[in-house]
Amino acid sequence: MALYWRHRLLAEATRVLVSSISSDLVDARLDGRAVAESVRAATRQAVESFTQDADPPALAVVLVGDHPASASYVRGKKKAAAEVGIESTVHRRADGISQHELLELIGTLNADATVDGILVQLPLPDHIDQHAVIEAIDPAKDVDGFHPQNLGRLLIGMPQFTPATPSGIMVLLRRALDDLSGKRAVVVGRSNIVGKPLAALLMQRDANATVTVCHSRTRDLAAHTRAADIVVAAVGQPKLITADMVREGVTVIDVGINRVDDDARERGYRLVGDVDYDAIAPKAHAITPVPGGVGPMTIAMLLRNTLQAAQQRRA
Ligand SMILES: Nc1nc(=O)c2c([nH]1)NC[C@@H]1CN(c3ccc(C(=O)N[C@@H](CCC(=O)O)C(=O)O)cc3)C=[N+]21
Repeated sequence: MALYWRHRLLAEATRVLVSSISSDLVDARLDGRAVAESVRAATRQAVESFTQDADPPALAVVLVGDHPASASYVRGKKKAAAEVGIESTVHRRADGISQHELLELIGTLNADATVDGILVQLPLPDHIDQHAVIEAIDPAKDVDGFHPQNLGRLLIGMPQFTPATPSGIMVLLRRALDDLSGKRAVVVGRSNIVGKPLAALLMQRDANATVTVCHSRTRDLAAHTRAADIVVAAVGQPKLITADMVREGVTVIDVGINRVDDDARERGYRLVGDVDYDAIAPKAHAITPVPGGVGPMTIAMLLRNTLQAAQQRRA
């Protein structure tokens, strides 16, 4: 008995010591910035060898109107593209652009042989039919992977372009867990750009998770999340996932990017996810922060898709 307690005390002392040296070793933080940096480094190298005998990959970004967050995301994409050697051009259009004019712009970019990838920043203004715009993009240039052909191919296990946020999440999950096979994954949110494609990726033969998709009409969300080995929250609701809703040892991916007013910050707001990070981290195996989690991965995977588009189109 005495030996047991001495052992426990020693283990506890070691834990405290280690945690005071490096919080990285003991806490569950899954650092999206660091993983994204390694994805970008690999992309940078691949772009470098691609440009030995070809022009740099070229991304066209279409930005309509003045949705508050959009301009800042687009700046982030442009900067990250430049850092890996991908050229990007932003086509900025006023909020009042007609659907016809926007479709014409897409047509021009489709026909432009110097454009490898086309990204139409979402959301679009209400008077524009988002589906019609996405369907107008040449699937071979659809680096977002939002075109029905690309989403359909993903669903049948023949992916062409995989949407950036879900593929970034898969990279993070594979860092956190050595095997996803048979794991119970609960995806909260059923959007076409995150929830649905992520569910497809998780149930693919190379991942083999057991997938449940929950949404606003789900009864007893907590009963689902409590049974899960992996919880992904992609809803857009601060603190939707609280500590009582997850089991010990859970892996949590927070896709939420919510702006909440904060006068103490220079820009007047701070970003919070859909997950109560501070309360869940102590019981989690791994958990992504916001900011610094899924967001940087999204950008890194988009750059990878753009290189892929250039490689395939110019082969
Ligand atoms: N056609 C299209 N494709 C998209 O991929 C797309 C889109 N439309 N519309 C909006 C969403 C959102 N999105 C983000 C990308 C990076 C961060 C990101 O890097 N966030 C940083 C923080 C950035 C900050 O501080 O503002 C982080 O989480 O650490 C966030 C959000 C891409 N989206």
